[in-house]
Amino acid sequence: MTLVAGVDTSTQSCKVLVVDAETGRVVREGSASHPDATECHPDAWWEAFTTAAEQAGGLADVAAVSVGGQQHGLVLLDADGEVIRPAQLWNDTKSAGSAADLVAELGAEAWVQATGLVLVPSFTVTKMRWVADHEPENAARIAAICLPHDWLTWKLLGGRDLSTLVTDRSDASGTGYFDAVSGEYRRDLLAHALRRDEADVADIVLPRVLGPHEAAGHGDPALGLGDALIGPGCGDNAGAALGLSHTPGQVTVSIGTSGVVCSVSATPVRDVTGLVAGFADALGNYLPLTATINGARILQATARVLGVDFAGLDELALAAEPGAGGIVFVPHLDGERTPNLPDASGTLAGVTLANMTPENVARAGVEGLLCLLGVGMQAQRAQGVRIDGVTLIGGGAQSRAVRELAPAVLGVAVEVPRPAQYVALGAARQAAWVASGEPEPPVWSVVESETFTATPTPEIQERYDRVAAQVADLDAR
Ligand SMILES: Nc1ncnc2c1ncn2[C@@H]1O[C@H](COP(=O)(O)OP(=O)(O)O)[C@@H](O)[C@H]1O
Ligand SMILES: O=C(CO)[C@@H](O)[C@H](O)COP(=O)(O)O
Repeated sequence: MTLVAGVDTSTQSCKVLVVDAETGRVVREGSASHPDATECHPDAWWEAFTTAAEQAGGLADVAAVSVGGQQHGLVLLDADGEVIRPAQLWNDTKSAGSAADLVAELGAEAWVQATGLVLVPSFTVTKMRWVADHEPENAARIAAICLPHDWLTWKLLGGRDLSTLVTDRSDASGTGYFDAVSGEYRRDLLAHALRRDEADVADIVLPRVLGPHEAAGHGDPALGLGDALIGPGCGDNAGAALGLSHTPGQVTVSIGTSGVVCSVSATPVRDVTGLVAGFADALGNYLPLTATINGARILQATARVLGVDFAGLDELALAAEPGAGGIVFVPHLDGERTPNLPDASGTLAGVTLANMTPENVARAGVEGLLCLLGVGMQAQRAQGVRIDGVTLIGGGAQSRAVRELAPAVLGVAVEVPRPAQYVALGAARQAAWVASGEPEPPVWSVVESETFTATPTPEIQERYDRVAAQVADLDAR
């Protein structure tokens, strides 16, 4: 049996799967936590990876390894390959002003035509501008710029020579200085963000963009990787689509740290409203994507305030009537990205003496999360994406209340595959492809799933949209 490994270096943790390359069956696995912060030194990702790999029985016997990871985080390296400052993650909103400046300087239309993105603070290029403006001494030391999955891949390759940095088209498409349609970096935009001339950024190393199953080289033998090939890796959402074997037309909803609605598409999406980001997938297609900063932590926070665990939250939420007795929770707890309100906070509206019960508050938490995702569904539909059903994954999909209420609130059938680490599985599928040398990725058996249906309750989304619009007005002031 040929074994391969898939890694998901995500926001909250690192997951490692060792998988049978032929069938996709998970043979061993491990995971370890990341620090809970919006800035993180990459060394913490390495530490979590080594712990998770050890828990998974080590990687000495795998033929290939690929890394999927949280998108957009800015990793800056100096000429010696040292990390210059902690990485600013996708959910770090301190570059909100830089994002607004960059959009004002070139215009939303220019950004979307060049990169498929209208800039929000999540995207890497806005963090570059922030460093240029706030930490000029760090900006002056930049020799290479990469993303979380690129950095971990580079470490697997030995992490010495900057010229061995690699990435893939899916993750590059979330930087704001890459055009997924031409497959080329836009160094002019990078130079603009750094307030430099293009010639002045010519020497900055950007990771080589590998093809979907192109090997980056062999793993560093000193790391106990045997003779494993290292794959190009991918952004986490592209990794999940690969793990689910999704093809154009299929839509994923992921509830991890972020809330994501994305669809595999054969054609690019250019949304000048910025609600849908025109990312690429890991196979050569596109991955129009809407992401929120707030995801499963909405459930965590609601459970905490009610003094219950996740099972208790589910029980309370399912004991309440649809509409939570009139309570609407707009869960912009950590600022928000879709809609673009980086300084927003959450709002619990419509609360009365009569309706403020633990059951209704729990229900409002679950409905609020689902309605926030519903905003992403509306945005996708506005771009012509047809959504008849969605596949629900991520840690939040383990919530019984989410699974049961999602079809009513989202108004579509919700397929929940058996719980698994789909990003890491997608990375493993890529690794199996790299190891096989075949022109097509391996076909792995269809994932077992359960489909949830319910009578749609559009009035819940409509009420949420009305309250959220009022709150957005307040937050924008
Ligand atoms: N039963 C559950 N109900 C609700 N949320 C859950 C449950 N189990 C895990 N979670 C949440 O899922 C999140 C982790 O999901 P994951 O997809 O691994 O996130 P990420 O990829 O962003 O690290 C955590 O916020 C965790 O609290
Ligand atoms: O910013 C995005 C996508 O644009 C997020 O999806 C991150 O990629 C983090 O994902 P999770 O850790 O929540 O899975």
